[in-house]
Amino acid sequence: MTTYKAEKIYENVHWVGALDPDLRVFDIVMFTPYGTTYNAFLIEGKEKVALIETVKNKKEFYDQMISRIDSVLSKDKKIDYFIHNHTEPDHSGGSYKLLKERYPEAKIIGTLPALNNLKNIANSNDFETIEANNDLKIDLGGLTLNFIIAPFLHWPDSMFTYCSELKALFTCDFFGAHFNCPQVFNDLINNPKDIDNLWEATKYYFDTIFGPFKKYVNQGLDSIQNLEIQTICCSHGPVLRKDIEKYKNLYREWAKEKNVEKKIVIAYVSAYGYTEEMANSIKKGMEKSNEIPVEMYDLLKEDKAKVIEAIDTAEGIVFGTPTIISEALPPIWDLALHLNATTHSGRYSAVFGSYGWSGEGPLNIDQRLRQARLETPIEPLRIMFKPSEKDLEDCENWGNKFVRIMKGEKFEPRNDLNRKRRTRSSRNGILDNTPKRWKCLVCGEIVISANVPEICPVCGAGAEAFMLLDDIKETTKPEETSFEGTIVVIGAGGAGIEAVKSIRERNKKCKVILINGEEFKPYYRPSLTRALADTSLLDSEKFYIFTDKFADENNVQILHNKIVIDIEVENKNVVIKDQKEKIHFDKLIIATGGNNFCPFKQKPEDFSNVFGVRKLSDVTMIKQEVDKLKKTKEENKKLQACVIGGGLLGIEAAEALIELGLGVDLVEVMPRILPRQLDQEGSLLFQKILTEKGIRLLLGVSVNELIVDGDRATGVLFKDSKPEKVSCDLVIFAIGVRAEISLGMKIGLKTNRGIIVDTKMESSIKDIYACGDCAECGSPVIQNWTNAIDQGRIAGLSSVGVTDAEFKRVATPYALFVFNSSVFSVGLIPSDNSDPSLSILSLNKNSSNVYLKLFFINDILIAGIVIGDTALGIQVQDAVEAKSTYQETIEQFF
Ligand SMILES: Cc1cc2nc3c(=O)[nH]c(=O)nc-3n(C[C@H](O)[C@H](O)[C@H](O)COP(=O)(O)O)c2cc1C
Repeated sequence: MTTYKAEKIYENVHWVGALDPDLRVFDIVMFTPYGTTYNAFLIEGKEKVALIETVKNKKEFYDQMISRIDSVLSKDKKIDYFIHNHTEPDHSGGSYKLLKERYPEAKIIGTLPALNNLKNIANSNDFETIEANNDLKIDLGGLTLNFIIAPFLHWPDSMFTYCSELKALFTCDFFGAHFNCPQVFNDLINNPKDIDNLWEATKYYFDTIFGPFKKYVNQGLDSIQNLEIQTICCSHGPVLRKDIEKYKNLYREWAKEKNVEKKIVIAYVSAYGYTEEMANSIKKGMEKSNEIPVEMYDLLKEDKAKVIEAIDTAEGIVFGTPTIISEALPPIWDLALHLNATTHSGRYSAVFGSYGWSGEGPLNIDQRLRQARLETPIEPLRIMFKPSEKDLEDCENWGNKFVRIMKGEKFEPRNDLNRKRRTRSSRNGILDNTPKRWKCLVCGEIVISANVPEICPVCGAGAEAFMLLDDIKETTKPEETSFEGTIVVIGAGGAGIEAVKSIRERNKKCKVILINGEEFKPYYRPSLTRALADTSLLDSEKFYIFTDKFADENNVQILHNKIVIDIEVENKNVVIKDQKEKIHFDKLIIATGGNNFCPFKQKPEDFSNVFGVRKLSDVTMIKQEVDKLKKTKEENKKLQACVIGGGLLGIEAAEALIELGLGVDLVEVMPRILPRQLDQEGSLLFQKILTEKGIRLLLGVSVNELIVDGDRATGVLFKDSKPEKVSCDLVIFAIGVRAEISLGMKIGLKTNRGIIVDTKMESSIKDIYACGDCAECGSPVIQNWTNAIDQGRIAGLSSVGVTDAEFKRVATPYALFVFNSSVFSVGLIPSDNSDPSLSILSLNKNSSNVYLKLFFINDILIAGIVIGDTALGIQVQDAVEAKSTYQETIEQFF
């Protein structure tokens, strides 16, 4: 057998990988004209030995690795740890064989997903594992290994390993390249052509491997920015001993997200010119109103890279393909496969093409567009052979419709998309075309459509997040009510806006005045934390819930940035700050919402870096503060935020801050996160997910006061000095909402924790209604977006004289999607198991990463938790509402 030699990187670190100079295609999709390497690294401490990565499980590479290990590791020594920064089989394929054949006692270190992957790659779990996290340290004797969780670089399982004594960073795919390099080190590549080729291979590798994960690339770069790095040991291509800053800068440059523009890109192919004729007419139709620019590309003439670049920045993407042998053509498939949910979801798309007899091409591409979570608002347009004059007119209309949809005009949903999904109204499997109201459990948006919406127009959640509310009977279009007076609505949040909408549903005659206390157009409050991470959302029409157009068309007067300071009950007037004229009302709806409860002795407004997350102004101020901090921070210092509140809002805020590149300490007064939504076990499971993302959890502690320096908070002190303090650059508090009831109290409305209302949302004074976070309709007070929408609707209907509208409490579901994980919880989760009538059913599907727990009191299902599968959550919601028995539930779920 040929023998191979290990290459020394440091006295005690050797490259023991394999060369694969002849590889020409990698992972099926990558071309590798320069071959590749599979890099593995042997680290010998005074006491322990670690191997970082192995090689592809092919005899020639495995033998190279063994031979190189044997050339350096003395016979009496064994490998104690196998470290896997990422488990794609080109790095881990040889691990199990090596472990079993030579080092059966070695422990495998990796992230939790990495360890799960390894079990499925080895088809065995008979090895010991250590789960890596950001706090884990492995001491090899004189050499310490630290771990940095770096998800999606390149798979969800990825991490980096850092040896501080050697200043060596082991990154697996990050900074790698498919480039065969017998010299092992990049500073030993001297031939200018080879140097050029290596840069080309590095860029290609970046585009192919990390192109879809740019957000994570930036996070990865942030996570290593404070490290002193002398050597980067990546797992393909040379070990990097020079140009390290250049690599980091290039990665930063390449990972810049491109701005999406309001434009349409049409890309097509056409054999006989028929699809091309369609394309020309579609373009003409799109350009009719001259509002959205259109770029058109014939893929046989244009450079593919140029078209991809255009597509990546376009809000509208339209493909044209003929059908050849029952399929769309490969250049169109190429582009369709380039689209992915991470980058392109929510963009508008459509497909057209000429065909001969079966026409599957456009239909197949249409399906692909939905797989990649793009919007496909109009049916594919297919024309048999050569388009006639009439057909070309249809093409123009089709193009024009697409533009109008992009501009926000509402059209009937596509009726060719009858998805077979079990819902309460179609349990027997029969689908009907009755319009229905669907509620998105993530943001509360109500969408009207015959079938389950594909994607939430507000928050982007998929079909699985929708719950069926009820059918709308078209035949019973409700009558207009006779009320003709003036209705004033105070507050333009979810409840206020829904009240206005429902007023206009039943009454077109009365005068409606909406008073908005904020300077911004009414917006979706649940999307605030998303807007913090991605401020481009603020430019999107989808973020705003009440357009000027709707106001004009429905004759609603909106007053922005006006604060109501008093209500004259006798005269029925509303008094506005700094405004002489009072506003008269006949009916008044108070929808003033709530404020974040502030847990500190000091007032947050006295400090420039302490914020709640309640209003859009909070988000813009937080973002400005973060930008300012980033500009002024010392080099190599990571900014740190302290988020108070381990509930839904706090966790979402923490995710947004992590995305902005900050470190986060998350403080929760209860001993576990999401205490209202999860049980002990569920909390532990989710806590693990958060800590893996680098969030430090401080549980069971309560904050006391801010540590201050002038007008800035520099940290937080805790009650009983447990812990003593946390230092930070930014403080966010998100620990619950206090109903804004000051106006109600001032005018003598009955109040408790909110303004007390009956099931018609009427307060203790006739003609004054309250709804949403400021209202209390039975106990306990419910304060969330979906409830605000429900109550706003009832308040609006009641105010115009609808008598049969009544608020009904439902087991409010909570859904949270953060860090690619979902949590769903419905009903009142018992805080402990002491109730003798309580029984619990649980299922922890390790294989599918689903955690399901169901709680029964006296044999009736009252609450449930699902982590990892929201679709299952909706079934749980159904079963709770149906008051399923223990036996019925077992039959349904197990
Ligand atoms: C080799 C070949 C295979 C074809 N296979 C199909 C097919 O399976 N189904 C179909 O509907 N049309 C099929 N067609 C017809 C084309 O889709 C049709 O001619 C179409 O008008 C071409 O549009 P174009 O001029 O834009 O390329 C086929 C045509 C060719 C040349």
